[in-house]
Amino acid sequence: MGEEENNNSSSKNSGGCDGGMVEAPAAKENGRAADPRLQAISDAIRVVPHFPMPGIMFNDITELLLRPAVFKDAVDMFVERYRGMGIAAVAGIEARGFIFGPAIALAIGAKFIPLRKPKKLPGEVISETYVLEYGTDCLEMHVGATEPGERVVVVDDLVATGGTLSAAIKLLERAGADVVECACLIGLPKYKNFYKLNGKPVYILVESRK
Ligand SMILES: O=P(O)(O)OC[C@H]1O[C@H](OP(=O)(O)OP(=O)(O)O)[C@H](O)[C@@H]1O
Ligand SMILES: Nc1ncnc2[nH]cnc12
Repeated sequence: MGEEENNNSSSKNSGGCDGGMVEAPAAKENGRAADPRLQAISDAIRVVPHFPMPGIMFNDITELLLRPAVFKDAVDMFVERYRGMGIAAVAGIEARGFIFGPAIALAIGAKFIPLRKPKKLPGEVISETYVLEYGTDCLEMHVGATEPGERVVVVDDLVATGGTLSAAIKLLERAGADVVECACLIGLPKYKNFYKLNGKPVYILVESRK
Protein backbone atom coordinates (compact mmCIF):
# COMPACT_ATOMS: atom_id res chain seq x y z
CA MET A 1 0.00 0.00 0.00
CA GLY A 2 2.89 2.29 0.88
CA GLU A 3 3.88 3.42 -2.60
CA GLU A 4 0.39 4.05 -3.84
CA GLU A 5 -0.87 7.58 -4.01
CA ASN A 6 -2.59 8.86 -0.91
CA ASN A 7 -6.28 8.26 -0.66
CA ASN A 8 -7.50 10.73 1.87
CA SER A 9 -11.12 11.37 2.66
CA SER A 10 -12.80 13.83 4.93
CA SER A 11 -15.80 13.74 7.19
CA LYS A 12 -16.89 17.10 5.78
CA ASN A 13 -15.83 18.88 2.58
CA SER A 14 -12.12 18.74 1.75
CA GLY A 15 -9.82 20.65 -0.58
CA GLY A 16 -8.24 19.18 -3.70
CA CYS A 17 -4.97 17.29 -3.62
CA ASP A 18 -2.84 18.98 -6.27
CA GLY A 19 0.45 17.23 -5.74
CA GLY A 20 3.19 18.99 -3.87
CA MET A 21 6.70 20.18 -4.23
CA VAL A 22 9.31 18.94 -1.86
CA GLU A 23 12.05 21.23 -0.75
CA ALA A 24 15.56 19.86 -0.88
CA PRO A 25 17.00 18.86 2.48
CA ALA A 26 18.54 21.81 4.27
CA ALA A 27 21.94 20.18 3.77
CA LYS A 28 21.81 20.84 0.03
CA GLU A 29 19.80 24.03 0.01
CA ASN A 30 20.94 26.57 -2.58
CA GLY A 31 24.25 24.80 -2.97
CA ARG A 32 25.41 26.15 0.39
CA ALA A 33 27.68 24.07 2.60
CA ALA A 34 25.78 21.68 4.81
CA ASP A 35 24.91 23.02 8.24
CA PRO A 36 27.31 21.19 10.60
CA ARG A 37 24.40 20.34 12.94
CA LEU A 38 22.79 18.10 10.34
CA GLN A 39 25.31 15.28 10.53
CA ALA A 40 24.74 14.80 14.27
CA ILE A 41 20.98 14.92 13.73
CA SER A 42 21.21 12.28 11.01
CA ASP A 43 23.53 10.10 13.10
CA ALA A 44 21.12 10.23 16.06
CA ILE A 45 18.25 8.68 14.09
CA ARG A 46 18.13 4.92 14.61
CA VAL A 47 16.81 2.83 11.74
CA VAL A 48 14.99 -0.29 12.98
CA PRO A 49 14.27 -2.91 10.29
CA HIS A 50 10.87 -4.59 10.17
CA PHE A 51 9.09 -2.34 12.64
CA PRO A 52 6.14 -2.12 13.11
CA MET A 53 5.75 -4.76 10.38
CA PRO A 54 7.95 -6.73 7.97
CA GLY A 55 9.54 -4.61 5.26
CA ILE A 56 9.32 -1.26 7.05
CA MET A 57 12.61 0.48 7.90
CA PHE A 58 11.46 2.42 10.93
CA ASN A 59 13.18 5.75 11.62
CA ASP A 60 13.30 6.10 15.40
CA ILE A 61 13.86 9.57 16.89
CA THR A 62 13.94 8.46 20.54
CA GLU A 63 17.75 8.17 20.55
CA LEU A 64 17.98 11.77 19.35
CA LEU A 65 15.77 12.85 22.26
CA LEU A 66 18.31 11.34 24.68
CA ARG A 67 20.95 13.77 23.39
CA PRO A 68 19.87 17.23 24.52
CA ALA A 69 22.40 19.08 22.39
CA VAL A 70 21.23 17.32 19.22
CA PHE A 71 17.55 17.65 20.18
CA LYS A 72 18.12 21.38 20.71
CA ASP A 73 19.94 21.73 17.39
CA ALA A 74 16.99 20.19 15.57
CA VAL A 75 14.50 22.52 17.27
CA ASP A 76 16.80 25.51 16.72
CA MET A 77 17.05 24.84 12.99
CA PHE A 78 13.27 25.03 12.65
CA VAL A 79 13.09 28.10 14.90
CA GLU A 80 15.72 29.86 12.78
CA ARG A 81 13.66 29.12 9.67
CA TYR A 82 10.25 30.25 10.97
CA ARG A 83 11.10 33.10 13.35
CA GLY A 84 10.01 36.49 11.99
CA MET A 85 7.72 34.99 9.34
CA GLY A 86 4.46 36.01 10.99
CA ILE A 87 3.60 32.45 11.92
CA ALA A 88 0.55 32.51 14.21
CA ALA A 89 0.37 28.78 14.90
CA VAL A 90 2.40 25.61 14.82
CA ALA A 91 0.21 22.56 14.24
CA GLY A 92 1.78 19.36 15.55
CA ILE A 93 0.74 15.88 14.44
CA GLU A 94 0.18 13.21 17.10
CA ALA A 95 2.31 11.69 18.36
CA ARG A 96 5.80 12.66 17.32
CA GLY A 97 4.86 16.13 16.09
CA PHE A 98 3.97 16.80 19.74
CA ILE A 99 7.64 16.36 20.68
CA PHE A 100 9.02 19.05 18.39
CA GLY A 101 6.04 21.32 17.69
CA PRO A 102 5.52 22.95 21.12
CA ALA A 103 9.20 23.84 21.51
CA ILE A 104 9.19 25.49 18.09
CA ALA A 105 5.90 27.29 18.80
CA LEU A 106 7.11 28.75 22.11
CA ALA A 107 10.39 29.90 20.60
CA ILE A 108 8.72 31.78 17.75
CA GLY A 109 5.86 33.15 19.86
CA ALA A 110 3.14 31.11 18.14
CA LYS A 111 0.29 29.07 19.56
CA PHE A 112 0.37 25.28 19.34
CA ILE A 113 -2.47 23.33 17.72
CA PRO A 114 -2.59 19.58 18.45
CA LEU A 115 -3.81 17.51 15.52
CA ARG A 116 -4.93 14.34 17.26
CA LYS A 117 -5.83 10.77 16.46
CA PRO A 118 -9.59 9.99 16.63
CA LYS A 119 -11.69 10.41 19.75
CA LYS A 120 -9.04 12.18 21.81
CA LEU A 121 -10.28 15.77 21.58
CA PRO A 122 -13.29 16.58 23.80
CA GLY A 123 -14.73 19.51 21.83
CA GLU A 124 -16.30 19.81 18.39
CA VAL A 125 -13.85 18.53 15.77
CA ILE A 126 -13.32 18.28 12.04
CA SER A 127 -11.54 15.15 10.80
CA GLU A 128 -9.64 13.73 7.84
CA THR A 129 -8.85 10.08 7.18
CA TYR A 130 -5.70 9.14 5.28
CA VAL A 131 -3.44 6.33 4.10
CA LEU A 132 0.15 6.07 5.36
CA GLU A 133 3.11 3.72 4.90
CA TYR A 134 1.68 0.99 7.13
CA GLY A 135 -2.05 1.48 7.41
CA THR A 136 -4.84 4.02 7.51
CA ASP A 137 -5.58 6.58 10.19
CA CYS A 138 -7.48 9.77 10.93
CA LEU A 139 -6.57 13.19 12.29
CA GLU A 140 -8.86 15.54 14.16
CA MET A 141 -8.67 19.24 15.07
CA HIS A 142 -10.82 21.31 17.39
CA VAL A 143 -13.14 23.72 15.64
CA GLY A 144 -11.90 27.21 16.52
CA ALA A 145 -8.26 26.17 17.01
CA THR A 146 -7.24 28.43 14.14
CA GLU A 147 -8.75 31.61 12.67
CA PRO A 148 -9.23 32.22 8.94
CA GLY A 149 -6.07 33.70 7.42
CA GLU A 150 -3.71 32.64 10.19
CA ARG A 151 -0.29 31.58 8.95
CA VAL A 152 0.43 28.04 10.12
CA VAL A 153 3.40 25.66 9.96
CA VAL A 154 2.69 21.93 10.29
CA VAL A 155 5.31 19.94 12.23
CA ASP A 156 5.98 16.21 12.36
CA ASP A 157 9.03 14.00 12.82
CA LEU A 158 8.90 12.28 9.42
CA VAL A 159 7.32 12.36 6.00
CA ALA A 160 6.99 9.05 4.15
CA THR A 161 4.08 8.92 1.70
CA GLY A 162 2.92 12.38 2.75
CA GLY A 163 -0.55 11.08 3.61
CA THR A 164 -0.44 12.35 7.18
CA LEU A 165 0.80 15.83 6.26
CA SER A 166 -1.73 16.03 3.47
CA ALA A 167 -4.56 15.30 5.90
CA ALA A 168 -3.20 17.95 8.28
CA ILE A 169 -3.07 20.55 5.50
CA LYS A 170 -6.64 19.77 4.51
CA LEU A 171 -7.90 20.12 8.09
CA LEU A 172 -6.21 23.48 8.52
CA GLU A 173 -7.32 24.79 5.13
CA ARG A 174 -10.91 23.76 5.81
CA ALA A 175 -10.70 26.04 8.85
CA GLY A 176 -9.42 28.87 6.63
CA ALA A 177 -5.77 28.77 7.77
CA ASP A 178 -2.93 29.74 5.45
CA VAL A 179 -0.57 26.74 5.59
CA VAL A 180 2.85 28.20 4.88
CA GLU A 181 4.95 25.03 4.99
CA CYS A 182 5.32 21.60 6.54
CA ALA A 183 8.43 20.86 8.58
CA CYS A 184 9.87 17.41 9.30
CA LEU A 185 13.16 16.16 10.68
CA ILE A 186 13.25 13.20 8.31
CA GLY A 187 12.16 12.50 4.74
CA LEU A 188 12.04 9.02 3.22
CA PRO A 189 13.60 9.38 -0.26
CA LYS A 190 11.82 6.34 -1.70
CA TYR A 191 8.53 8.21 -1.49
CA LYS A 192 9.72 11.50 -2.91
CA ASN A 193 7.77 11.14 -6.13
CA PHE A 194 4.59 10.11 -4.36
CA TYR A 195 4.09 13.06 -2.04
CA LYS A 196 0.68 14.68 -2.36
CA LEU A 197 0.85 17.78 -0.29
CA ASN A 198 -1.73 20.12 -1.79
CA GLY A 199 1.00 22.22 -3.38
CA LYS A 200 2.61 23.02 -0.02
CA PRO A 201 6.39 22.81 0.45
CA VAL A 202 7.95 20.43 2.94
CA TYR A 203 11.10 21.49 4.73
CA ILE A 204 13.16 18.44 5.65
CA LEU A 205 16.31 18.47 7.76
CA VAL A 206 17.71 15.06 6.78
CA GLU A 207 16.87 12.20 4.46
CA SER A 208 16.62 8.72 5.90
CA ARG A 209 19.91 6.84 5.54
CA LYS A 210 18.19 3.55 4.55
O1 LIG B 1 4.02 10.28 5.41
P1 LIG B 1 3.17 9.19 5.96
O2 LIG B 1 3.19 7.94 5.13
O3 LIG B 1 1.78 9.65 6.21
O4 LIG B 1 3.78 8.74 7.35
C1 LIG B 1 4.30 9.64 8.29
C2 LIG B 1 3.63 9.51 9.63
O5 LIG B 1 3.85 8.20 10.19
C3 LIG B 1 4.34 8.35 11.52
O6 LIG B 1 3.34 8.42 12.47
P2 LIG B 1 2.39 7.18 12.83
O7 LIG B 1 1.18 7.21 11.95
O8 LIG B 1 3.20 5.95 12.86
O9 LIG B 1 1.84 7.57 14.27
P3 LIG B 1 2.53 7.74 15.70
O10 LIG B 1 3.39 8.99 15.63
O11 LIG B 1 1.34 7.93 16.58
O12 LIG B 1 3.34 6.52 16.00
C4 LIG B 1 5.09 9.64 11.49
O13 LIG B 1 5.29 10.18 12.78
C5 LIG B 1 4.22 10.50 10.62
O14 LIG B 1 3.18 11.13 11.36
N1 LIG C 1 9.63 4.28 7.97
C1 LIG C 1 9.04 5.00 8.94
N2 LIG C 1 9.69 5.27 10.09
C2 LIG C 1 9.10 5.98 11.07
N3 LIG C 1 7.87 6.48 10.97
C3 LIG C 1 7.20 6.24 9.84
N4 LIG C 1 5.96 6.61 9.43
C4 LIG C 1 5.76 6.10 8.21
N5 LIG C 1 6.82 5.40 7.78
C5 LIG C 1 7.74 5.49 8.79
